[in-house]
Amino acid sequence: MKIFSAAQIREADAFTIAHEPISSSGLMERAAGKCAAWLEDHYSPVHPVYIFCGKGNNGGDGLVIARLLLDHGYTVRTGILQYSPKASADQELKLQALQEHYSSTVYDIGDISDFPALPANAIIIDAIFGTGMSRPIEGWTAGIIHLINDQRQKHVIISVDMPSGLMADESNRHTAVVQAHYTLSFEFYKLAFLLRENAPYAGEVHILPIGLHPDYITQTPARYHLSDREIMRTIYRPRDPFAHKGTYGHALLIAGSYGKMGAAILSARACLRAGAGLLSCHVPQCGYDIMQISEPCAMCITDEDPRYNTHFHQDITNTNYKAIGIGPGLDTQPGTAKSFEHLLSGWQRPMVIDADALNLISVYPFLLARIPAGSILTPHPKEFERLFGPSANDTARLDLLSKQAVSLQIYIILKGRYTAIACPDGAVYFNNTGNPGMATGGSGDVLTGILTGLLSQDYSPKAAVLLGVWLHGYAGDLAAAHLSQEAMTATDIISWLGKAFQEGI
Ligand SMILES: NC(=O)C1=CN([C@@H]2O[C@H](COP(=O)(O)OP(=O)(O)OC[C@H]3O[C@@H](n4cnc5c(N)ncnc54)[C@H](O)[C@@H]3O)[C@@H](O)[C@H]2O)[C@@H](O)CC1
Ligand SMILES: [K+]
Repeated sequence: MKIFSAAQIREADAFTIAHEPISSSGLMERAAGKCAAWLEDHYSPVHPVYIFCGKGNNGGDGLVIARLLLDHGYTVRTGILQYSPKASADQELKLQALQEHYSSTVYDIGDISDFPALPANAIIIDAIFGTGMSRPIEGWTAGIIHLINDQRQKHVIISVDMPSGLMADESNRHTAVVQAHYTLSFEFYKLAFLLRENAPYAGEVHILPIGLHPDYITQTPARYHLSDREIMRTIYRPRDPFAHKGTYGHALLIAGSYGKMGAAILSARACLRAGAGLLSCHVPQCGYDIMQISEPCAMCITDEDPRYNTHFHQDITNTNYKAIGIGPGLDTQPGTAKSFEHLLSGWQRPMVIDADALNLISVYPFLLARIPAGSILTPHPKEFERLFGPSANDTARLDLLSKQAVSLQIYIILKGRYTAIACPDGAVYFNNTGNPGMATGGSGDVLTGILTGLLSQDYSPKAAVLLGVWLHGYAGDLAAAHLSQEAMTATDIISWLGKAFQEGI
């Protein structure tokens, strides 16, 4: 799914109005109608509804919602924030329509003293500002936003399209922003919902389709995308009935050290479960028995070093490897750094670089330029900062992420609630599967294994990244559903990977 900017959403509205038999007023009826239907599905008329409307089209939506709910027997009070004498044409039209039958339910708000006393089971609808937000909310209007937020413990707050005060395309810098429990947003995810800094505002986001013109959506390029099942279906390739184990590639994982062999095992298992044809694991001598006993499906190569991987570059004389994954539990010994440097000068194909391999690159930044094009880096925010420096906020970090992916011609997976995947062509995909139960040791090692396994099957790096991150999160969601977010471990993500292939695509 494409994520459009506020300016593009305005264009999509205009395009739809120009190419379909629908007016802007009609489109507003449709959008607000979707919100009213959602509200009716979730709340019965025993809940009095308090709607706060602005003077633009977001306010217009609120006025239509008020009329529709009143038509259906709800008790509604609609306050119009008079922060400006001017209203948009559609807002005026919808106000007239509401006043025609329900004028006694509408009142003006010109100061914080006009904020109503809310009965116990009231619901608050925030229709003050939407995607037209262009500057911080000030004065008593900001005061009303704060008063709405003060109700958060007692009343459900539902924002229409955007939490008022939040800018659609960036991290929040302002203080007066509605903190909604739910946001009912039209047609598209907004970038703002996907940024960690904006977590307190949108609550649970529900995207309501309002029939914006499909031609605009397909023809208009977007920089940001949300990964979805549709994308996965175009990527996933069922296995060839005539396949043999050589068909799906020979993967090499360079992982583990004394005390961190678990990371190597997790990666190896995930790599095999992601479908690699053959897997060799390069481990220190101390890891030989552990690997052979824990994962009989993997082959094992032991390093000259008893505790660390320091001679793995020699492995790549076997050029039959389809993919290399390096990093889980690797440690950052000087010998490991040297061997990594040699590996990078001898290996030209995309590889997966994670954990301590990323830490080595941050200690020896000259290695960055040697990463083969198309490789996949999987930093969490701290590792990202060590690699590429700090950022002032989430939007700046996103720009830096994309810039680095383009200049190094690699894929960078910045892990988080909505993991961001930056591609060498400048596109950024946000992943929507996964849950906080995956914030546990070993989750990242599992991802590295999955990505290496997919690369070894000849998925392109872009396909491997999108599919791998999606499946990893999906398997985590299945694990959490069966075991709870607390009790699930990284091992469970691997256990549910099979079901994720079956149900997640
Ligand atoms: N255009 C369309 O056809 C549709 C628009 N829809 C609604 O229209 C909304 C966008 O409407 P608008 O573009 O009118 O904008 P908004 O209703 O979000 O904002 C109203 C106006 O307030 C002013 N403003 C911005 N920031 C302010 C601030 N901090 N303090 C005071 N004034 C401020 C701006 O001039 C802006 O145009 C969407 O979010 C959505 O809710 C929906 O009805 C769907 C259809
Ligand atoms: K709003």
